[in-house]
Amino acid sequence: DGWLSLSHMASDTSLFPFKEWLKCQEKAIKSYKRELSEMSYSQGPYVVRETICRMIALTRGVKCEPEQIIIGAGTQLLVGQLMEMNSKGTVVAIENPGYVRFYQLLKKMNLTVHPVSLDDQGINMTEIESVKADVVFVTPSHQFPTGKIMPISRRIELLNWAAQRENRYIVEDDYDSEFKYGTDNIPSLQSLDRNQRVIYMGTFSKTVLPGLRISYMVLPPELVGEYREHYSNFIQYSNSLMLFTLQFFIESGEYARHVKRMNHQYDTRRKLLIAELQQRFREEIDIEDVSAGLHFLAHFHTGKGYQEIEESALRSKLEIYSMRRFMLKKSVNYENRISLVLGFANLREENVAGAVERLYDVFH
Ligand SMILES: Cc1ncc(COP(=O)(O)O)c(CN[C@H](CF)CCC(=O)O)c1O
Repeated sequence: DGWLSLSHMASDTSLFPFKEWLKCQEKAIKSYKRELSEMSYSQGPYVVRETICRMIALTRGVKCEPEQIIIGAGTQLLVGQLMEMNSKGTVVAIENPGYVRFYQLLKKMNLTVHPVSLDDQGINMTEIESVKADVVFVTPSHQFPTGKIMPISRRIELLNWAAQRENRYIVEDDYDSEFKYGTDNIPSLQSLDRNQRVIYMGTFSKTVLPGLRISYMVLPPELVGEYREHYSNFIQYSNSLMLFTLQFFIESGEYARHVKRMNHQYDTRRKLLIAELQQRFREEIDIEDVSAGLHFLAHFHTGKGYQEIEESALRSKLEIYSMRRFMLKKSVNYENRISLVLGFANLREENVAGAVERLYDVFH
C-alpha cells in the first residue's frame, strides 16, 4: 500500500472549495479585464492589498494601510527583497531551531547571520544582545518548529530592544497563526508595536493553497518610501488573476468559512493523532501539546539514532521530519531521545491508526 504522511508541509486539498474558487476566478476575469491587460503595480493591485489590510486588521490586529503592503510570490522572495534593502554587514538573528529555508537564504546574502537559541519564553534576549543583532526574525504566534507561543512579557522585551536603537527591526513571521484550537487567538506582535519596528510577514499557503504562492509583508510607514525607491523598476511576480480571485474569495466570506472548517477538521485530526500516539507509545513518548498550528513536537525515548529512524521510516513509506531538519547549527542531541515534528494536515482520519502503527514499527 501507499505512502502515509506525517509531514508538516503538505496540506490535504480534499477540503478546499474549488467550486467556489472557480466562481471567484470567473468574477475576477469579468471584473478586471483591463487590469489583466496591464502589469500590476509593483506592490500588487491596490484593491487586493486593501482586502488583505482589512482582513489582517480583523484576524491579527495588524494596523496598516494598503500602501504598507507588499505582495510577493512566496515569503522567501519577500525576505530577499527586504534584506536587500539593508546595508552590507547587517547582523541578523534567527531562531534555532528554526526555518532552515530562511537561514540558507540569509546566509547567501552579504549579511552576518546568527542562529539564536530559545528559552521557555521564546527567542533568547541575552543572545540577541551578545551577537549585536540589527534584525531579529521571530515566529511569535507559533514558534516554528517547536510550536511555543511567545508570551506577552517576551513580546514587550523584544519591542523594547528594537526601540532602543535606530535601524533595529523585528521580522514577525506570522506563519501558521490562523489555526488555534481551544485557546483564543493572540494578536500579532505588530499590533503592540508603537515605534514602527516590526515588519509583519503573512502567507496564504496554509489557509488557501501552497501552490498559489501568494504571500505578503507589511512594512512600517517609514520603510515604504525606501522600498519604492529600491524597487522602482520591479514588476510584481504574482499572477494578477490569482490575486483578484483571492480578493473575491476573501470578500465573499468563503475564505473565513474555509479557515473555520479547516480549524475544526484539523482539531479533530490532531486530537485523534495525539490519542493514538499516547495509547500506542505510552511512556516512550512525550508530546508537546500546544493547541495551535498544523504540527506538534514529539520526543521519543529510544536507543536508535536519527539516521536509523529516518531510513527506517523511508522503508516503511512513512513521511516524517525530525528535528535535524530545523537545527540551524550542529547541536548536541539528548542521548536516547529522538524528536520529530508531526504534521496532521495531510493525514486523513481513516489513516491515523495506520500511520501510528508504522511509526511504532519504525521505533521497534
Ligand atoms: C516558518 C515559515 N514561514 C513561512 C512559510 C511560508 O512560506 P510561503 O509558502 O513561501 O509563503 C513557511 C512554509 N513552510 C513550508 C511548508 F510548510 C516548508 C517548511 C519546511 O521547509 O520545513 C514556514 O515554514
